[in-house]
Amino acid sequence: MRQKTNNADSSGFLGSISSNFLRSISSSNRKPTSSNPKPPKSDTENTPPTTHPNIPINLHHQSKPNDPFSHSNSHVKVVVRIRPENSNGKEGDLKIKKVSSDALCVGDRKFTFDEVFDANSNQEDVFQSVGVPLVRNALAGYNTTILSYGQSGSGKTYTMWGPPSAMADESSLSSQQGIVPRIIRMLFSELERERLVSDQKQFNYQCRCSFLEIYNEQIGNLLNPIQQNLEMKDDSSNALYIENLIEEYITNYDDVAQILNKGLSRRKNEAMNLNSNSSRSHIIFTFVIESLCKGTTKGFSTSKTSRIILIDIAGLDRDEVDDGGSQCPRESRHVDKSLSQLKHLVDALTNKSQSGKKEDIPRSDSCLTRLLQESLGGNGKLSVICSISLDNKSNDATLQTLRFGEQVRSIRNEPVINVVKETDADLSNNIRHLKEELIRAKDDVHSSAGSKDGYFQEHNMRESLNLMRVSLNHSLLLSNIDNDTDEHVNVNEDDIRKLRQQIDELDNSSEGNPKDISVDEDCVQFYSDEEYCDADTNSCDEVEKADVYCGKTLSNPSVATESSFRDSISLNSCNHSATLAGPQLSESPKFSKTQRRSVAISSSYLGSWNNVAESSTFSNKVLRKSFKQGDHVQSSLQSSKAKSLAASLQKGLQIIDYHQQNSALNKSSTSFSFEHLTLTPCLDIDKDDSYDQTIQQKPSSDEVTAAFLCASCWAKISNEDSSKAQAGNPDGMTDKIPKHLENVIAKSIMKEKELENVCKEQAARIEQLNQLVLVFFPSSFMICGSDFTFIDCLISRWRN
Ligand SMILES: Nc1ncnc2c1ncn2[C@@H]1O[C@H](COP(=O)(O)OP(=O)(O)OP(=O)(O)O)[C@@H](O)[C@H]1O
Repeated sequence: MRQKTNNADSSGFLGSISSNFLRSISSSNRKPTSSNPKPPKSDTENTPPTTHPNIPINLHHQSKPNDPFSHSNSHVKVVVRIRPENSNGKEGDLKIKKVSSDALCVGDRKFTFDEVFDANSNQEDVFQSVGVPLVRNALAGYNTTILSYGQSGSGKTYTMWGPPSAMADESSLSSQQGIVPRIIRMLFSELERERLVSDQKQFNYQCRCSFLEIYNEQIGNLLNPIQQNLEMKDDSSNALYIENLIEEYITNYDDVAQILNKGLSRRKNEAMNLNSNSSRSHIIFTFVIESLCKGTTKGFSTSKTSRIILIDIAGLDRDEVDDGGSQCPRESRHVDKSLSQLKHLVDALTNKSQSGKKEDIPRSDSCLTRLLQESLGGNGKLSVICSISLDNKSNDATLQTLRFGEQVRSIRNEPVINVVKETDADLSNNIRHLKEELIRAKDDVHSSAGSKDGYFQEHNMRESLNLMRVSLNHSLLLSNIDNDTDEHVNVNEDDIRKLRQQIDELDNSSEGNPKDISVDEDCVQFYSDEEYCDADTNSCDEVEKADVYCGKTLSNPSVATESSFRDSISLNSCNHSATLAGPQLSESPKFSKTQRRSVAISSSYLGSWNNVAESSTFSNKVLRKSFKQGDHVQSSLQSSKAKSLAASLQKGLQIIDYHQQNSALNKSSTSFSFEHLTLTPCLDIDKDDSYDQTIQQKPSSDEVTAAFLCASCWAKISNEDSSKAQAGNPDGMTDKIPKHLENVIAKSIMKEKELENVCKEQAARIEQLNQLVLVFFPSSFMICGSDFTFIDCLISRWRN
């Protein structure tokens, strides 16, 4: 889930933040609030932790060997906690018995989970089982979620937060304290430890949180009561966000304890049959950690972001809902509805899991379900704590809770939604290649801006972009060839969209301020030098940075206002050294609508690749843009080297496109064929028999004849024609032949002229580019030798 807002925050943050990505970075200990204008378009989260968490976890926190989360492909963990008996001592009819560490029996029926906590268990036990792996996964870059599920009065709230008095107990860990405060404590302690060990200049982090309530399907901010009826929306890439939700920056456990207390005290509670203080709303506490890691290359830093989502659902007395009729409170019906939809979601996911098919996930209008579907994404880890009570009245509810838990657990090893759809191998490879090239190119742009080795990097960048473009065009051609049949190539819509977006962004960067360029897997962002110099001239050099963000774009200029923190995180290019390793590129489970839309978009993208004319649409677009940008080139002469470089690059790409387009045309028409230039196999028209033969064959097409004639031949033929015509011709063809040839040759000459014009244009463009290259990178020519220019290199590469 993401949050976004359209309001700029008045606290000095020029931009705001999304819940996924920190857009303002500050060295101050406490930032009151911030809101976020727009979430990143992509719903892609961190890339997967492939080896180990970047932040080592204390040994005593290591997970148990049988912990499902220790298997990288396991996304779901389900534990059950049995609440101690009520003070009235009444037991339910059903005999519930824990039979092993991970199983319990209800009557004859055995339920197996990842762990079962009986009535003697304490808060620390649950924390060790659920909380510690969550912290580990969060620090490893996963988005983690805990869902506290169960009947009213079963102990959900107790397990999650503990009694308010325990929360306020800041001095030490109260035995009653719930798992949320324990998690927060551990998180801060691990982050702090890492920061101290690794030196503040190498690593820093920032945390923020939000606390919202869903009551009667309406979302309110528990930390700011003014914020009611917030809207949960899908952005253009179907990522969920809460519009206008304000987040709080936190730096230590005490901050969070205060926030939790404030939020919990505002939660809607009411006395119900099963619980004298029953929660009437779902509450969701979201904790976002962002780590920043200094790398080795000046100008770069990396950042990884993880979200921890802690959900405590509202109390529901199922008997009340079933029997209550008009007496049933409105909120109970809402709660029932949202839980039913949640169950449907799990049903659908379970069916998919069992059948192996990609079943459409039912569309839900329940906030809770929509939120959870995000948490079930491929880079998410979900823990469900099922609370059951031995209370007399809740036997059915107990069974229902256990069945739910079991069902959720059955999808534990399945990627919830197959993220990458079937992809044409070549196309997919090319796209991957393009991404790599794009990232490399952007890295090079950045490095070249302030590096003495700019010359090599510029060259690399040009090469990368060239390769990228060639590769893209190759993909287009491939798709074209493959689509001779009506077969649809299934590609990952996101890949294509992002790729195009990134190339567009790159294009844009040549026109102006080259910031906010995002790259899918390791997103590079460019800040203008001026931006940082304005804020702090002393550290300008150091903070002339490109933050490498995983999958998202930072865009808050307020970063520049906090120099000390900036110093600590600046200038690093450490694609692979993020503090929070990234989980896999993934997508949260999408509803059927999304799936359908995804197919539609795929086909629409590919549809445009189905013939040569359309396949060049993209190239044309870029070309047009390139020309447009070319107009800016003169005016950008005074601009930064990076800008000039980008403009120059565009020109190079433009030439390549131009060649490629001509090449495509060659295949279908002789009009603009370069082969004309090399066509010299004139017929031996000195010989009469050849001439006769030509006449006798009566070529049906002017073009055929014209194709074998050059201007000098035509002169000869003309002379002979005229002499033959004067001598008379017995077979009556005398008049016809010269006329025929005249037409053909006239056409041929026209074509030659057209061709000449094309060549001139091309020569002019090549010249233009060479001049540009000379202006910007005089040393570049050294690469190819004095007679072999950069564009020659590009063209020869393309031809090869
Ligand atoms: N494991 C436990 N040990 C001791 N007391 C518990 C335990 N679990 C729950 N309780 C007590 O049981 C009562 C109900 O618990 P709690 O409010 O957490 O239930 P709930 O599932 O959140 O209910 P609702 O959904 O109606 O809000 C509380 O007084 C709580 O302190």
